[in-house]
Formats: sequence, C-alpha cells, structure tokens
Amino acid sequence: MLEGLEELLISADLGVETSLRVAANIAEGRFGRRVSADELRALLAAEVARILEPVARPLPIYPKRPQVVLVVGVNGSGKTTTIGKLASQLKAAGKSVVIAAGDTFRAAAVEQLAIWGERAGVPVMKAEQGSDPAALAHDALARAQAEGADMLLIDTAGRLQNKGDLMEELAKIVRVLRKRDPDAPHNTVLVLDATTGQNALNQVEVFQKVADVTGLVMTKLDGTAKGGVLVALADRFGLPIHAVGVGEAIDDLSPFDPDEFARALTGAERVG
Ligand SMILES: Nc1nc2c(ncn2[C@@H]2O[C@H](COP(=O)(O)OP(=O)(O)OP(=O)(O)O)[C@@H](O)[C@H]2O)c(=O)[nH]1
Repeated sequence: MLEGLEELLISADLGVETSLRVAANIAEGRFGRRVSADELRALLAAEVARILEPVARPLPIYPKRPQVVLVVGVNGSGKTTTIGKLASQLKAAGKSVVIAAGDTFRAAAVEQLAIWGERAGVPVMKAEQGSDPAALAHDALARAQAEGADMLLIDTAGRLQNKGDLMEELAKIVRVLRKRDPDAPHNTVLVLDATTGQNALNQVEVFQKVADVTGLVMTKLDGTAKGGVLVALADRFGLPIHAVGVGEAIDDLSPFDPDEFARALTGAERVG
C-alpha cells in the first residue's frame, strides 16, 4: 500500500522527497489495518491540505500607500496575465492601481500589458523598448506617489539564461525604488507555471537568490497539470501561496483553497 501511495504522489508531481514524507505520515500507525481506496484518498487529501493550510495566504494589503508589488518569474510563466487579473481584482475592491510595464526588453510584453490595463481600467506606464526598467520603475513610483495610488504593480523581465544580468536588473530596480520609498518593494511575488512540474522548485531557488521573494502565484492550474509541486514547495520553502491562475480570462485568478486543491489532486470526495 505504501509503495502504491508513493507512486501515486510522485506521478502527481509532489516530488520524491515530499511524496515519501507524506506517504510515511499517512502510513504511520496504520500498518496491519486494511484501508479502502476511498479511505486512503481521504487520508491523503487531509494530509495534503494540512501541509498547504499554513501557506494559503492572499496577497497582504497594507495601509501604506502606494504598496509596491514587484512581479518576477521566467518568461511565459504568466506574469503579465497575472498582473492584469490582479489589477482588475484590486480595482474591483476599490483600490487605485498603477501598472509599470517593466519588461522593457520585449515589445510584445509591453503591448500585452497595455491591453490588460485597458481591460482592467488601470493606467499602464511604459517606456521605450530596451530602455532601463529601473528608470521606468522609478517614474512609475513617482507617479503612484503623486496620484496617491494604493498599489503599484511592476512587471519584470524573466530572462533566466543570463542569471547575472537578471540579478543586476532586479537589484537595480529595488535600489531605485528604495530611493523614493525605503520600504519598497513591499511584496515580491514569484509567478510559477504549473506545467513546469518539479522545475518550479529550481525556479524558486534561483529567484530567491536574485530577489527577496515574499510569495507565490501558480498559473495554468486549469490545464492537465495538477500542480502537485505546490505541496513540495510548501514543504520545502513555506512561502505564502497568494492565488492560482485557472484560465486566460480576467476573472481567472482564484484564492488558493487547500481543501479544494487537495481533493482535486487526490480525487477524494471530501476532506477530513
Ligand atoms: N490556461 C491558462 N493560461 C494562462 C494562465 N496564466 C497565463 N496563461 C497563458 O500563458 C501564456 C503566457 O502568459 P504571460 O502572462 O504572457 O506570461 P509572462 O510571464 O508575462 O511572459 P512574458 O511576457 O514572455 O515575460 C499566455 O498565453 C497566457 O494566456 C492560466 O492561469 N491558465
């Protein structure tokens, strides 16, 4: 039974280390007793939910204005889309929001963000292609301060091919922001793509080195990827999971619900 359970967990992308631990926790004290498949799924779901509960935390909103949220992640992980969805949610909650299109390297990324800004009804600050993203971040914060905006969301480039450049670029953005506000950025959110599986663990490690990551968003959970790596991430890093992306539309960003997630992952009917 234990072996079967371990295999199931590994195939659900929990990773070997976490799978073994979860399976061991469940098996503890249960040897010699027959457990039905449904019972096993329920036990598993409860154990997964128990690991995830402490990290299911929405993006904290501070009274401080403007709250600066730096959004980092590799290209294609869903940063731009997540910023658009987040801006829309914040706007709906009565917050005034400014977006900075900080991936100045890719013209398409800036255009895409402008479209999201329009949809969300939020201004998007842009700069010329190839210009210094730190200068843009500075101007965007100056504007957000002048307008008394509640939130500033900053998109960044995600070129991991050259870690040194990325590190320098993000460090410069932070340095420049701190000239205007010593506490900025208040949050650094790493966006991860569920379809990258166990690779998400490496991405967290790399981005923790280049930026002070304070929380995660996992995208593309509407596809075939079940996102079991979130359990491994929680187990290993304990970073808050602020939200999950469940589609390409503006409303497709949901709070992270550990019980629901655990049920979907394990196929259990009910948790507990
Ligand atoms: N199905 C699904 N697709 C998503 C989700 N989030 C983002 N996407 C899609 O993933 C692709 C990449 O998303 P982007 O937001 O452009 O990713 P990015 O990290 O900003 O990438 P760059 O602009 O290349 O830096 C797009 O086609 C999005 O529509 C999600 O939650 N579900």
